[in-house]
Amino acid sequence: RTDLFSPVTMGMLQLANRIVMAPVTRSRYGEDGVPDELHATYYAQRAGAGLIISEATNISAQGRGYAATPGIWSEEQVTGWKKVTDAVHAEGGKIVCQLWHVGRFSSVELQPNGERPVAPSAIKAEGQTYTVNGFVPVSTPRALETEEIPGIIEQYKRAAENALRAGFDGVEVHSANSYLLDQFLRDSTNHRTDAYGGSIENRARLTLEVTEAIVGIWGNERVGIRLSPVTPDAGNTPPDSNVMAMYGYLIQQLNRFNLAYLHFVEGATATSRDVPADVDMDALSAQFDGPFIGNNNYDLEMAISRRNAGIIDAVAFGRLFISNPDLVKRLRYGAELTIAPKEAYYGGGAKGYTDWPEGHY
Ligand SMILES: C=C(C(=O)O)c1ccccc1
Repeated sequence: RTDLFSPVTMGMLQLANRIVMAPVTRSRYGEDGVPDELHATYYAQRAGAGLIISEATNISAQGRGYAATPGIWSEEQVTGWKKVTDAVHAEGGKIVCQLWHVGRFSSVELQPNGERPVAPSAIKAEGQTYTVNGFVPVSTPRALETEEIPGIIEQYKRAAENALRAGFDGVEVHSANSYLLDQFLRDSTNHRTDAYGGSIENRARLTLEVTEAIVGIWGNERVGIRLSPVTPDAGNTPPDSNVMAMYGYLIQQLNRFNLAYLHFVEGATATSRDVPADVDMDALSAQFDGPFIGNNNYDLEMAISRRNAGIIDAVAFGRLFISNPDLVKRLRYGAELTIAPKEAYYGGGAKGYTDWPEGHY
């Protein structure tokens, strides 16, 4: 027995079911980051999800860390996203925009005027990112000056306003996966000595100020937030030295906003659900007073049991939505699921993106 296929309301978001399309980067945009008819088709095909969370979308040119990812800072991008939201709404779907600043995980080759990426502290991530010319090492970032923080918050506000104009049903604050906001949360990447570093309260400050600013634009009931307490990606970033205290405090403070939902990557993104011995993922999410979306390597059976145990209110699938546009129906009627090969994840055009057939029931 399950209510995963029944309607649910999360804040002002009225969802036809509790199956969420997780934010999945597909890297199929031009360097202008503008969505077009291809992306509108891709998202409309997946409108059977109770809620679609868009792939991570750059709030500014400074917030971009990969080639071929979308943005929502320019007028052209807003116009492009309007095509997407109109197409999803025409199919009766709901879609929110995941607002993303990569922080240190970028390259001078991707940054405006070849500048260094910005971060809480000048600590380089590991690994590479990709430009139109292929993979490049990420660059050593520069630490944001305290007086630059209001400008960062402005970037999120402008992006949130643009998402409103683009017809989204809401927005998700991307404070996960070791990108900018998560870099401020973790003491492995935040060595600041001002009001945005040091104590747990100080390291939570930027995520809370950004969330408050976005709630000021959207209202609390159309804003969600994504956290990933232990994932090492991006850039093999070490976890915080006290995950339960850091994310526990943040969640307690987020309760003040009565957000539409909290969304977790439970474990290491797209690889493992394992957590360090001193971390209890469900004890963390249980501290949130509002609706909770669980994510990471779920199958239907696990989603049903964790839903029935009251641990999750909804489940987000990422990779399964790549190759099963009608995933909700396939899960509901027990149809065979198609597994996408990794080669289909990133880059290219319609092939491996909008050419996946519907299932057989
Ligand atoms: C936005 C991403 C995330 O949140 O992990 C991402 C970026 C590049 C590849 C995969 C995922």
